[in-house]
Amino acid sequence: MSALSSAPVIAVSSGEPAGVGPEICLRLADCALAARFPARIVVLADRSLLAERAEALHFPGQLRDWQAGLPPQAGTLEVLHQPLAAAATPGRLDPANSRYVLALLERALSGCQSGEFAAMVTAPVHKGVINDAGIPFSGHTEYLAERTATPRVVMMLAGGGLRVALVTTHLPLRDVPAAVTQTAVEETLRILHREMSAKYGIDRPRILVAGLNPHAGEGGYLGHEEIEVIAPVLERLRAEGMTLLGPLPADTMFSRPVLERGDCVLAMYHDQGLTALKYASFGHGINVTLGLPIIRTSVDHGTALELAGSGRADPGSLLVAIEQAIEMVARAAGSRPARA
Ligand SMILES: NC(=O)C1=CN([C@@H]2O[C@H](COP(=O)(O)OP(=O)(O)OC[C@H]3O[C@@H](n4cnc5c(N)ncnc54)[C@H](O)[C@@H]3O)[C@@H](O)[C@H]2O)C=CC1
Ligand SMILES: NCC(=O)COP(=O)(O)O
Repeated sequence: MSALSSAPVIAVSSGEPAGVGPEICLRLADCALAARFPARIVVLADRSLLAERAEALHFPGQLRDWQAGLPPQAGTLEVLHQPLAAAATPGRLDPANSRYVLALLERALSGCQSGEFAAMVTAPVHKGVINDAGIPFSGHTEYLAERTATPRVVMMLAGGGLRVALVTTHLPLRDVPAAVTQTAVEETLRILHREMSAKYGIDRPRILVAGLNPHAGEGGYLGHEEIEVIAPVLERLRAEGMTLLGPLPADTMFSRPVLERGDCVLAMYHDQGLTALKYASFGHGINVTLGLPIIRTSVDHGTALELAGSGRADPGSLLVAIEQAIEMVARAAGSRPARA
């Protein structure tokens, strides 16, 4: 019996069916890639969608319906079938399939909650088309927080030697200042501090905290959030023993000499942090949701509709997201992942 039969099971949701998600998932059937994982991988998708895309792109692997009891087979992708609502065309979004996209997440989540899966890894979804279907949706991060009744979670992207967490996530820019409250900054820092230890084994993380305004407010001449909101929280948490640098000017924070002083960065909003992160690591970075009761990692890229169906989408970020989920599972279980 293969050592993989008893390995943790990682559920991979294949995401938006018109995007690159299904075809990067198909790449997981490749023996050489699969050998990287000391885990069993099950892809959640419509099996006909995967079969059609595999045939069109001449992918060599086999597909098989997922059965936990069956030993894994080289070159075979295990698929947990969820039916599409409408036929999917690469590059062409259809709101009719938005419920399908959410059903993939629901199945992965319920499997993680029941212990069937050790972690979930998500391929990209298209936020806009889910809203077009009349379902308010701003991202996996917010969706999983709500579905697990977790009052606050933290989005963090990691790659290229950087880890960048965010106080606010998918908000219009005009709503950001009001959302950067003392409570938001403090709760985010507490989760980040705890999870750097739990997920990365860094017990006393040094956290670089950005200001909100240019030059971190320039002493109050370019904004007051640093003085009134961020600095008081940092003082309180430093008194508890946390190592926090800031509030730092966000532009120079992403320079080598400053980054060397920290283990991770806390940015105040999405593009403040993720622009630098994606410049450093796009295609092999990952996204992780900190503070959830389950382990969830994700690719660092979106649906790339213009590439869908071309076979040119790079599966690199998905592979790293799976590897890191496996490492987090092992760390949570108190062991290092063993190579199968
Ligand atoms: N984890 C998720 O579910 C994410 C979803 N999105 C969603 O994706 C949609 C499109 O977002 P965009 O900002 O256009 O970002 P995008 O990541 O889809 O595309 C940005 C650029 O990167 C390229 N690209 C993306 N993935 C690639 C891959 N695997 N291999 C090679 N090239 C790749 C695209 O062709 C494009 O030029 C939006 O609805 C957005 O919300 C965006 C980021 C993450
Ligand atoms: N920029 C990250 C992103 O859009 C993915 O967010 P989420 O779907 O993981 O919440």
